[in-house]
Amino acid sequence: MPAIEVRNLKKTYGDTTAVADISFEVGEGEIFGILGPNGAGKTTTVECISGLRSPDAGAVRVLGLDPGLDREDVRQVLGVQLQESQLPAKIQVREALELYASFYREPADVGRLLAQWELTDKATARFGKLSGGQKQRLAVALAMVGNPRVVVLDELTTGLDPHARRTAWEMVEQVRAAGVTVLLVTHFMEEAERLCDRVAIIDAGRVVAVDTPAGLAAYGAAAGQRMRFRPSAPVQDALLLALPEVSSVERHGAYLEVAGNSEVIGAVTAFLARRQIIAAELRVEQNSLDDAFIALTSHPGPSDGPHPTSRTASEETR
Ligand SMILES: Nc1ncnc2c1ncn2[C@@H]1O[C@H](COP(=O)(O)OP(=O)(O)OP(=O)(O)O)[C@@H](O)[C@H]1O
Repeated sequence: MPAIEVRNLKKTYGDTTAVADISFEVGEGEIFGILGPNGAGKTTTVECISGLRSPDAGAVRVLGLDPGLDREDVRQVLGVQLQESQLPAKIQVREALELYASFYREPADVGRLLAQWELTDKATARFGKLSGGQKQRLAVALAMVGNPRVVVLDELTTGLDPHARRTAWEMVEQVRAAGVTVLLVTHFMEEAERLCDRVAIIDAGRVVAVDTPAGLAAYGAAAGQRMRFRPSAPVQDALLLALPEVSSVERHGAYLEVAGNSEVIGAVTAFLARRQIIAAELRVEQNSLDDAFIALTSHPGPSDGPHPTSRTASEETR
């Protein structure tokens, strides 16, 4: 049984379609990422999974339970990271944990949670006085207080400095090590690449790709590559642009930046070699999840036709 199952989910707010048609499955023990531009429908999707919103159409299951119908049972197995604004500034760290523990049949031990999330020293500190990193540690501790089997972490690291972000990543790994399935909503490619077993890229209320980070990066590589170099002799842009592999040429002082398809590097270096031009300080940009994200989510205006249908990115690169 999947930990989370989302089937043809749809949710509108008045005239706004937040979720047009979203389907994906998360296996038990996975760290599954949801990545997408602002307004893509990520939060609405996780709110439907958490039972905070009811879908207009489609089905959601958490460990086989319907968050709309089996509300209480879902609450017992699903931990949801609270948004910061949902805690009063004056509540103390231990108080917050004890309060939330009281909502569960088999809560975790508050003392152990404080120690695990390095909050023992802050047990009597007020929420409003915590640093961003401490607030996030408390948010995760609160999500874990009911000993959940699945946790939803929505933009856990937004607003954190790079050090606190790394600590947060370690927390996510600790959560998974405890056998808990993690659904992670993020804006950061690096985070998805580092943590997630699989990632769904969501755009305009639809899933545009589901794959491993490596599979998505391979899609990015196939979608295009970029090279930057300083030519040893003048090269005309028009000649480079005439190569079928080249899509754009930009000049940055003495440097040329050439982008194109997955064959562009070979095509441009062969072109230069034929003219005995050396590509000095050649740098080939490493393709990453970023490229896949841009390729999959940057789309022309609404008049230019429908969105690509859901696909497995690595299938497209085969
Ligand atoms: N309560 C609401 N009432 C009306 N419109 C809403 C509501 N919540 C979200 N929307 C709209 O639905 C769309 C999807 O929003 P959602 O918050 O799910 O996206 P998101 O991918 O989480 O975005 P972000 O990354 O900016 O948080 C947006 O156009 C948003 O403005």
